[in-house]
Amino acid sequence: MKVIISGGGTGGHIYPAIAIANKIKEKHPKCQILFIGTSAGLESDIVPKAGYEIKTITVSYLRRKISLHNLKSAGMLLKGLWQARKIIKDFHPDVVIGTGGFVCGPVVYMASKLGIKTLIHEQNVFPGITNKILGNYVDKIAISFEEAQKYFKQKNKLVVTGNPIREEFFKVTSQEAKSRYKSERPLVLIVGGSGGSVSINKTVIDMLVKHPKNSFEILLVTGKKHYKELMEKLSQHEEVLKYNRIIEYMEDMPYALKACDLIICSAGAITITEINAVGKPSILIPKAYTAENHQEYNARALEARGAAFVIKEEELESSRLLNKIKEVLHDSKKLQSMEKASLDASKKLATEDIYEEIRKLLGIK
Ligand SMILES: CC(=O)N[C@H]1[C@@H](OP(=O)(O)OP(=O)(O)OC[C@H]2O[C@@H](n3ccc(=O)[nH]c3=O)[C@H](O)[C@@H]2O)O[C@H](CO)[C@@H](O)[C@@H]1O
Repeated sequence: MKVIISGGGTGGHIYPAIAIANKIKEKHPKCQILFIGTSAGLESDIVPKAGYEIKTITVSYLRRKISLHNLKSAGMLLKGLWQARKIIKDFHPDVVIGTGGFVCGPVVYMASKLGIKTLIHEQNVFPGITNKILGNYVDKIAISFEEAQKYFKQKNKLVVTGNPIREEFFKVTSQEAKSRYKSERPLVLIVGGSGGSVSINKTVIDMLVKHPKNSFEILLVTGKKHYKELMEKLSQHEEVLKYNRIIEYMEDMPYALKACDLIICSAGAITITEINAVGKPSILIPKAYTAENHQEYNARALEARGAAFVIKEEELESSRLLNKIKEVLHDSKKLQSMEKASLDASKKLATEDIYEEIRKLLGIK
């Protein structure tokens, strides 16, 4: 069996792709899996670390207005289509899977034109533009939220599976996690999605400069592109790093998430799914500029279940954040009920269900 998986740009598209790949490998150990991404996206770093081969193509996005950029983009898109066609023809996959991001556009489209079975997975309530277009060409559309159904015209292709996440989130025990992330005080993990968040970083640094030592420890993940600048700013504030930890990227999120007492993060669909898998309470700060404001919808869904508090980016301010952290951590009853609500929201079988759809598409018994 041969499978091509394409999805990229951000971790929110790449980690589901890896979860699907791992599930296929578990079921078919001899299966050959090839990823297609771009050299600029996070996938060219993350995918090889997960043990898979990746080939890259050129892609770009089109803007609404006619411009020089658009002419260049159209040229790049044609080039990407041609590159995708060559990779697909050389590899001869039985199925091609897309998990979102611009890169999967030319790959999945070309696969469908070549008569290969295709499936796409959408992580959010509001589908991304690439998946919306690809919906016209693919055999199956796996979605994560019931609410996403209304955005796809092709009702007969839809199946609600939930978001696939790495198995470790279900396997790591608290003991294993806490021995890796030791802390004498309650641990508060703060992450602004796979690329980091300028507003979360700014607010947390402001909070820590004013209050370096708290009754809890902060583990801030800044995102790779923001780390150096923030550390330069902190060079005058040694106390901040004496009592807290700041890193650029979290390589072992299943352990860090399981070890923490509270997570503060933006409201990407995959992070939310992972939080639920480990049953943690959260303070969610949806990124305001995302397409159709989809992160706020993700966040509000968790808030409605009693698993999270939501602070909008425009309301974010360091003293408010500090008070909210204290309020949550100091109320053990609230903490417990949030943990339970978070765990109750978890859909454990998403990856298995997506595999089932692939199996049915290929007619495997
Ligand atoms: C800005 C933007 O448009 N973001 C979108 C992007 O999310 P983005 O990639 O930012 O965020 P998600 O929360 O969905 O996923 C992040 C993934 O990266 C991992 N991670 C993150 C940081 C880190 O240091 N280490 C690490 O491993 C997380 O564990 C998770 O698996 O795709 C998601 C899924 O389509 C959308 O819901 C988000 O709105």
